[in-house]
Amino acid sequence: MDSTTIVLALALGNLAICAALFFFEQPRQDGAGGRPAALTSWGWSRQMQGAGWLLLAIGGVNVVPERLALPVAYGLVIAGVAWEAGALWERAGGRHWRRIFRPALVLAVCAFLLCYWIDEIGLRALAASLILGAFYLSGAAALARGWAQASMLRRFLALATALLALVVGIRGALVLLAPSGWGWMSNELLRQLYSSALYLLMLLGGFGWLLLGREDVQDQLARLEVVDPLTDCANRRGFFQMLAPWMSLARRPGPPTALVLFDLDQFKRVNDSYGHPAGDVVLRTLVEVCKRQLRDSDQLGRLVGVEFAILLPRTSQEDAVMVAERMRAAIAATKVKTERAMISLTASFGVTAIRADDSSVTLLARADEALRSAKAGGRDRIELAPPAQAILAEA
Ligand SMILES: Nc1nc2c(ncn2[C@@H]2O[C@H](COP(=O)(O)OP(=O)(O)OP(=O)(O)O)[C@@H](O)[C@H]2O)c(=O)[nH]1
Repeated sequence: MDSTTIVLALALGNLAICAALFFFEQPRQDGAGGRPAALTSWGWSRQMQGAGWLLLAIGGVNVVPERLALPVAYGLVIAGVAWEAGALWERAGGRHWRRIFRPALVLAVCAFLLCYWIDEIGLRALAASLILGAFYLSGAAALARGWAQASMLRRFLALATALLALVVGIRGALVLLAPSGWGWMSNELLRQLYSSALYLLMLLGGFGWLLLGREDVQDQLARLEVVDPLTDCANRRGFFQMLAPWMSLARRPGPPTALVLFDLDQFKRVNDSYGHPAGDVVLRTLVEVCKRQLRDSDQLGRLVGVEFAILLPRTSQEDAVMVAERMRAAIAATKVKTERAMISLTASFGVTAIRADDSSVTLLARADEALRSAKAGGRDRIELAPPAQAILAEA
């Protein structure tokens, strides 16, 4: 492929991605969905690159005077690549990327124009390659952020982008250091490598972004299977998953594991008096209060409605009562500020320890029975499940 064809392919490729992006994640007519900010920045970056490459291609076939087309086109391509790297940082959680990328972009475009003005061939090529290479490398660094937890896809994209960015950057240095080539590495081969690297970066960036988006959605769905979105603690399924190994461990000799069930008292009144959104605020706040009373090893889960369970590893029933008392007092002392009122609530607790012959059904039933008797006994209190001997005696 000659250079005009590659530049045209870069222009059309970027513009095709822009066209697809125009419809991608647009809010639907029913108002559902919404376009993430990073995607909007990324869309802009692709439009700038598409326009830049198109201008270069047109300049190359003498439609627009080359002296005008070239600096403007390179300026657009540099801005587009910088914005693409910024969008990757935004996606990686760097919310203040504009503060760094805006001045860096202005500096880069000025440096390029200065080099172009001094030397239209050598220095211009050096500046363009180094600047583009540096911005692509920055994008690779954004992809590599949180490497240890990153998926294989993100690691691959980070490495491939970094490698191609180096090819782009090195080309500029070699053009200046060895203008007539370097051994078998002729100038023409180097230029082909440079153009191919830019072409691959366009494809990798486009497909990579879309695949990463898909990966994010899959992660969110997997998380929603086990986490309650309102309170950010385990949901019923998540809690039972955490409980399973402790049930097996209870069949072996060793320290006991306790289970505390608690239910907020008269919560219906909060919803009825102040509305469901206020109820949600109260619920979220009280869960935060409870979390603060627990150790890192304790596990909190929302079983249903306003009923929660806490798994306390290596804790006896008596110690679990102390934890429950701490939480009861903390909940009762909390006043939650909502739009219409300060709301305070209480909670009732049922406490038990996992027994060797327990199944999750018998365990939960016993704790639930204790919780019901706390409710029946006047609420805002803790009840202990009867010991195993008492149950046998009753039978
Ligand atoms: N705001 C809000 N309310 C919820 C949520 N989940 C359940 N509820 C409400 O919580 C209330 C729970 O009511 P119950 O547990 O039956 O009874 P209660 O009013 O708490 O009274 P007692 O449990 O007998 O003390 C119901 O009105 C549910 O609609 C939620 O996610 N947000």
